[in-house]
This record gives sequence, structure tokens and C-alpha cells, in this order.
Amino acid sequence: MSQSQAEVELLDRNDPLGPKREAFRIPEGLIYLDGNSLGVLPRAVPARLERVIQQEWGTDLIRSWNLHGWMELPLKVGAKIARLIGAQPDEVVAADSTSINVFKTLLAALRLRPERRVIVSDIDNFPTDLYIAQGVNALLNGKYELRWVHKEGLEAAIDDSVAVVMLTEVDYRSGYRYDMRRITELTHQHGALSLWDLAHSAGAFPVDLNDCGVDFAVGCGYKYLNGGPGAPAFVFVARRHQAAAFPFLSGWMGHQAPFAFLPEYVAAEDIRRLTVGTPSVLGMSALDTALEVFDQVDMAVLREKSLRLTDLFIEQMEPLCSAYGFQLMTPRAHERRGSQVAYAHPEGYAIMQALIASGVIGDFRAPNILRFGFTPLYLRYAEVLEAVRRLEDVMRNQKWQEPRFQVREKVT
Ligand SMILES: Cc1ncc(COP(=O)(O)O)c(C=O)c1O
Ligand SMILES: Nc1c(O)cccc1C(=O)C[C@H](N)C(=O)O
Repeated sequence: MSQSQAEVELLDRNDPLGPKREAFRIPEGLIYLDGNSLGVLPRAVPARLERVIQQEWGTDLIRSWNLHGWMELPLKVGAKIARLIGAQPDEVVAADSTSINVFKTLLAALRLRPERRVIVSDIDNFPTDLYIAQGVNALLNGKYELRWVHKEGLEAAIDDSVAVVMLTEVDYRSGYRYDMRRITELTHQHGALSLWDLAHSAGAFPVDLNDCGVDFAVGCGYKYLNGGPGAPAFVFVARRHQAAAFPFLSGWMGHQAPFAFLPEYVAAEDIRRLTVGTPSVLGMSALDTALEVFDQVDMAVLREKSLRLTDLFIEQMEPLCSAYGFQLMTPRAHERRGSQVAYAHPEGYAIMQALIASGVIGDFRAPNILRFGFTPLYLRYAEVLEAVRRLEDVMRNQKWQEPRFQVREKVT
């Protein structure tokens, strides 16, 4: 049954996460459905960066590594992320980009299965994960079979020849969510290791890495964690693997004693071995403060709101699907869905540009996908209704046919 304006306003009034919206700077009148690509600015971040720049960098200079805990930031930020993804604080470190962390963890995992020669992934995985695996394979003289399969064929592709099953939990295009527990169990039954990319999971819903027995994981800091453009990413290594996970990017920050300046590399015993060089202090500081928004947030409550938002959007879109040919790409089953909803439409690019011009930001993914991300920390139910109303206006008045929306020059 379709929800009325009054009903959604009631939902907003009773929303336990409603007050969290104040923690973000959301441009007036803008409906932002792209937090799955770049999260909005948490209000506390500019003041933190101002302090880091003026006081810590500007005045205290080199002393700040100790005085202001710069050196500890990667572990401190990692521990904050750990709570959101079902890990122990000492199993996560913030570092580098997601792509680089895929490189590090994939190599480490392959070395733990030296006799195996197959890497399994989803052919629709975010390309960087597949590209990095190709680079890793080239580095290792092409000795691996890269078994890229469609989702329906994934389970059959996991056999006793597999070294690593490398997947993104939530498909960046369709929003399909893998059953992490089931796939990880199956992976282990065949003696292989799991590597999960949590780019579209961390901060979007509760993740239970340890409960699912996951071996390695990586993820982004700038999407649902709101760390800002190019924010540091994170890497998870289960405690049981830490001592044996060889850090092939063996930089000085991952050394057991970086300031002993010894010529021989000895990896740190803990998760620090997954770090490489000097941390990006500005980026780490922004992410550190951004993560405070999650303080006291019950991730189960967050998930409940995420599902209600996406359910509401899907429901409101039904008449547009029949009238204008949008095709839902996201699973309706709650357990198979992340926090985004995607539709296919042959004119998807122009429609998205026209919608953005109307003040609703989503994004387009080739070849024909309109993608809408729902961040429960700052979105209102009433905005979902309004977004669909504006999309209906774009379609009914054929606004997308304007020539300026047809030119394919934008990348996001
Ligand atoms: C699943 C996934 N992995 C990785 C990335 C990006 O990695 P990086 O931050 O290294 O660009 C993205 C998005 O850009 C993504 O959606
Ligand atoms: N990381 C991005 C960037 O540097 C530029 C533009 C977009 C992005 C993204 O995050 C894309 C995103 N991972 C996606 O799911 O499509």
C-alpha cells in the first residue's frame, strides 16, 4: 500500500536516527542519494581539519607525531571501523586506498595457500578488484587461473583448486548483497580463503566479519563512513592470520621497529604490518572525526531504517516502472539487498542528469543503470517521496530529452 505524505512525516518524527541528520552539512533543498559514492560532510570535520592544519601542522610541526597522536591514527581509526564491521579493534587498520589494500590482502592470502592456483571472483565485481587481481597474477608470472563467474555460477566455481574467493559483499551496480556467511563457509569447506570488499557495506549496515569467519577484508572510507574524497581505506586481517600474513608492500611503517632504521625488514607482529608508508594525516583526521557520528548508533537500528527507506523507494517507484519502463535491478528480499536501489532504463544517463538538475543527486553506471544510495544517518523518509515525485516530473514532462542532458561528458 502506498504511503502518504502524512505517514512518512510521522515516520520521520518517530525516527530514532532523525537527530543524526544535524551532524551533517546537507545543502539546503538537495536530496542526496549518492552517499554510496561520496558521503556528505560531517559538521565536525572542518573544525578538526582547521585544528590539525593551524595548531598541529602550523605550530607544533614535527612534534605532532607524538604530541597529537599522528602516529597512532591508523590504528585508532581502524579500531573505530572495527566496531561497525564485527571485528576486534586490533584486526583493522586504516591505510592507503581500497585498491592497494586488495593488492596487499590478495597477495598475503595467496601465500597462505601456496599449492593452489585459482582465484575466484564475480565478473560484475567492481573493476578495480578484478584489475588488481590481474596485476597480482602478472607479478606472479601468470600462474593463476582467474575464474570470473556470474553470481548464479559462483558456488559451483568454488572447488578444492581455489586459493582465494574474492568478492564485494554488495554489488556496486545492482545493490545485490551476497550471503557472506554461506559463501565464506563454502570457501572454507574447500580449503580456500575469503577476501571481502566492504566498500558498499561498512557503515551501511552491520557486518559480522568474525561471526562469519572471514579471513581478509578491505573497504572505503569515503562512502558510508563519510571520510571525504579520497579518504583512507581500511584493511581487516583476522587475528589467526596476522602473524603469517606476509606484507609484500613491506614499507617502514609496517616494520616491527620503524624508528630503529634497520636495513632488514621484519614485519610488525600485529595488524600494523599491513601499513606501508607515512599515513595521510589530514585524511586520517577527517575520517577519525567523521566516524564519531557512529558513536552510540545501534547498527541494527540503522539497518532497519535502511530497509524501510529502500522499501519505500521501491514501492513509490512501482507506478513509474509501469508508466516509463524502469526495471528494478535490486533484489526485493531484504537479506539480499544492501543500502542502494538500482533501475535499468535505456535513457538512464539523460534521466539521471535531468534528475540531478532538479535537485536529486543519484548516479548513473554504464551501460544503463540509475543508482540511488540511501544513507540512514541523514536521509528522511519524506525525501524519498519527494525524490520520486521529482523523477516523475522529469519523466512526465520529458525533461530528460533536453539536449544538455544527452551529452555524455560526466564521469559520475
Ligand atoms: C567495491 C569497490 N571497491 C573499491 C572501490 C574504489 O577503490 P579506491 O578507493 O581504491 O578507488 C570502489 C569505488 O570506487 C568500489 O565500489
Ligand atoms: N571513488 C570514486 C572516485 O574517485 C570518483 C568517482 C566515483 C568514485 C566511486 O566511489 C565510485 C563507486 N565506487 C561506485 O560504486 O561506483
